[in-house]
Amino acid sequence: MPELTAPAAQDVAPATEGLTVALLGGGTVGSQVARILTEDAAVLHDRVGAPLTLGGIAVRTLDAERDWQADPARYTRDAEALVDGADIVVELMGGIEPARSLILRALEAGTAVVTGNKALLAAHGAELYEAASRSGAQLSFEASVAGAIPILRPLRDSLSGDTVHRVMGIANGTTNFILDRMDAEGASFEEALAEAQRLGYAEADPTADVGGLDAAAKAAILATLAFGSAYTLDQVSVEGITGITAEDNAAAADAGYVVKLLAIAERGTAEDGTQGAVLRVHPTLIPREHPLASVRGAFNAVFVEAENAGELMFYGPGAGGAPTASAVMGDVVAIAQRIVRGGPARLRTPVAALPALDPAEARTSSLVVLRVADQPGVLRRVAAVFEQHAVSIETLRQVRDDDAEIPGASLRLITHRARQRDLDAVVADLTALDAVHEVASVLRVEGN
Ligand SMILES: NC(=O)C1=CN([C@@H]2O[C@H](COP(=O)(O)OP(=O)(O)OC[C@H]3O[C@@H](n4cnc5c(N)ncnc54)[C@H](O)[C@@H]3O)[C@@H](O)[C@H]2O)C=CC1
Ligand SMILES: N[C@@H](CC=O)C(=O)O
Ligand code: NA
Repeated sequence: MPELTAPAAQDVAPATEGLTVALLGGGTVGSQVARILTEDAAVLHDRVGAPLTLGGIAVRTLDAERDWQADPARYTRDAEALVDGADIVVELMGGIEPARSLILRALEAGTAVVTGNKALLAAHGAELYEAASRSGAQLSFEASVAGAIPILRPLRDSLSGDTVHRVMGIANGTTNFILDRMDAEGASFEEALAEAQRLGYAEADPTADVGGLDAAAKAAILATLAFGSAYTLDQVSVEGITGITAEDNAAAADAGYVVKLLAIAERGTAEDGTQGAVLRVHPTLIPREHPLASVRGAFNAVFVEAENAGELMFYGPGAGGAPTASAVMGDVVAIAQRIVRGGPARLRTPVAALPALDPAEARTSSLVVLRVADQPGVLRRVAAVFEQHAVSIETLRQVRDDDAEIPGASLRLITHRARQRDLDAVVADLTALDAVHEVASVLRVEGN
């Protein structure tokens, strides 16, 4: 198992000292990391136990337009100087060089590194893990697989007492977005790809996405965490989505399937009995009712099958600036806590105490079933009660109740989100109405 987070006693600094974060790359993800470091500085300070200072942002073009603009003085083209002055290096440049040399420079100096660079990890992971292990520096890369979804840390930590047999999922947001747009809206491949690029999902060179190489790099990283060897991109069989036509989608739909690009890493046995890992990425037909079929847009989902845990599913935004920055910042905070406190903070101290509110303040939508007299004016009186308490009705259905003891009708109302306290008042007033025989049920609705 590669040493992904080496305990580093020599890293323990006095809790009062600040930590300098060097950001290599200020593009889609980097600009969101800079934003979080700046806007959430107080919260981060509290969680880490020391301030995190943005030492600078290494970029290719100093005056490029960005999703979030830091203080112009923070931008530099001298990435090496930034690395040398940092406590934590966050690499979000992408590509192999100079990212590889800069990360090695940091690790060899004992400086912790966070990266989202799956292409680099799948090509040179072993070299980076060894460098980290030699110096005792920490190397974390949750953002490199499935964007915001915590998947690497669960594989490494939560499942470390189990045996993982298979990891399978949708691990590339761009291709899922394209396939979804083609399937659901009849968009052309080119239109859908252009939109994915505009939304910040695609790689700088999107052929890595559509050709399956990005998902393949993720399959190699997932396998590394699941099975404990440093797998590489060239060990993954890869087929992308460029060959998928509108006709393929139509044929799949006709047979009750959707087309998804899956990344699969599983234990296998070769013909000669050798035990190993089989890694593959290819377009796959999934039955429409399968949970993976409902993963839409740039969302990702990863299934993990483990000996004792059984089947687990991890789901969430797989690409995009802010979601990916969330995963980066999770790694930064974990590393910073380890440097400052020698381990994770025991209790995440809230910055401002957040009191527990009366549950009657909850805002939910509800299904209310009323048994009412079937006579003129009942609907108006019922609606007036909802209006009086500012609870708005989303849908209303009336059903005849011919078989009931007291003949009448059932009203089934679904409300928009409203405060529980107001809904309780509605129910109390409805119960008191002559025309209402009974409030038969009140059920909360979520997820609509
Ligand atoms: N965009 C996304 O949704 C996700 C991206 N990632 C990974 O995060 C990394 C960054 O991705 P994005 O922010 O989308 O890329 P991007 O292309 O938007 O930004 C790259 C940044 O790095 C800088 N840069 C590139 N080469 C440089 C060099 N030689 N010297 C100085 N600066 C240089 C650029 O000026 C730019 O600021 C990549 O490794 C990518 O695979 C990971 C998960 C999701
Ligand atoms: N280009 C990638 C970005 C996240 O890893 C994707 O589309 O999934
Ligand atoms: Na992730």
